[in-house]
Amino acid sequence: MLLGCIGDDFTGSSDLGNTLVKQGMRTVQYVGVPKGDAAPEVEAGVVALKSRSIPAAEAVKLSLEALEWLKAQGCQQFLFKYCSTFDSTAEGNIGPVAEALADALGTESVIFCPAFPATGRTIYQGHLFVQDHLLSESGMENHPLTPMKDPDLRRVLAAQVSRGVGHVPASTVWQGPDAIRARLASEAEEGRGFVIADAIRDEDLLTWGAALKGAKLLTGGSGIALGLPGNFALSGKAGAWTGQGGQVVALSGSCSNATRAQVAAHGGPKREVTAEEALGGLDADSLADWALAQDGLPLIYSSAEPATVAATQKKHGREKVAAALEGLFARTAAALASKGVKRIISAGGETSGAVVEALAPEALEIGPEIDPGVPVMRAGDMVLALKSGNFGAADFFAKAARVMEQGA
Ligand SMILES: Nc1ncnc2c1ncn2[C@@H]1O[C@H](COP(=O)(O)OP(=O)(O)OP(=O)(O)O)[C@@H](O)[C@H]1O
Ligand SMILES: O=C(O)[C@@H](O)C(=O)CO
Repeated sequence: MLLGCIGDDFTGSSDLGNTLVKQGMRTVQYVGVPKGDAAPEVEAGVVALKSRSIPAAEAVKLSLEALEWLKAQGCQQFLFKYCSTFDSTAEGNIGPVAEALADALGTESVIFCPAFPATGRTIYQGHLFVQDHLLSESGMENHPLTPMKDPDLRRVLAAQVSRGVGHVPASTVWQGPDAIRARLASEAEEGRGFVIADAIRDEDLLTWGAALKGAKLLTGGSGIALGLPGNFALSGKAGAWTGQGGQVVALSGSCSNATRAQVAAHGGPKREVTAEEALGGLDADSLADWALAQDGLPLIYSSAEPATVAATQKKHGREKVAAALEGLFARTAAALASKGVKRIISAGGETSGAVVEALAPEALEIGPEIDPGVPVMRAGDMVLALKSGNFGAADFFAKAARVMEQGA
């Protein structure tokens, strides 16, 4: 294994796997830290954790375990993948995990680059934009678990780490890899080894990739992986992919803007579950039976408007609501699998994490792309599509079902 990646959620890890596969790297996504060794042909391993919204100390512990496993597989470079909207709080977990990884690898200089231009995430003058909005005006300020109210990533990161935070501006990136390396060195000398990396276009990410050849540790969204495979001698052999037919069901616990538009646009049968129903112990088995009795592509969703989410969290507590909903989606996925469903679409990072943990595959093969950042994946005869909250076009659910069966 050449490139070792640690993803802080399952959908985000599949987003990264998608980029690496498209850039010609044989990539496998592991669900948690594997017990045994990776197959010898794997060139990039993505250890997917569910560590984005857990206490920072636990996230650090899990990430260090993942690092140890990846080191044992012979990796030369390590990438910590988090969300392209830098989802975190003042407590972490991006900063504390990155500091722990940097300490373990003995490196001072680490870049932070969540840019993903294909989905409108760009970084300019240290500020993160989502399309033409600052992060803090993009809808992410209302995120149920990690509300992002400050678009200046230098400030956001500085609140999470004990080291100085520096910056490599776009004007330096446009001068090429040597200029980037010189700036990284001078930032580290000044005690600002953790740097926010400007990147506006895919070309910028390719320049970053060239500049980072040989760097021990880097962190960011899937975009930063665009330029990494080119630094390694690859086998050039792609894995074969076969589609999967049969009953398909979509589950959505995501309240992001894009998901809510997809839920609204979905033409197939829909069943809403409220947080109250989930807290009241709604039976997952009967939800699965409802789905199996439908024609077409049934969708079970809790996706709700920000005002509804805020009111529910205020009444019952954020963690209690999240645990109840994620538990319900997890049990529903397990019930669907036990009743013979072979294709499950899941929307939302936390939701998908719960769904995948319930299905408990060890490793996921990365297949064709549905929409930017969302691949189809296979574990045995179960095919999954895990959609990050804000990814995908309005027809995502129908398109996912089609690509799962027929390929891209
Ligand atoms: N009806 C609801 N009422 C209150 N909270 C809800 C409701 N539905 C979902 N939630 C909360 O929203 C969270 C959604 O998180 P999830 O990570 O699954 O989606 P997302 O944030 O859109 O995706 P991503 O993390 O990929 O951006 C759930 O964990 C749950 O706590
Ligand atoms: O980077 C992204 O936006 C996604 O891969 C993700 O992690 C969203 O949860």
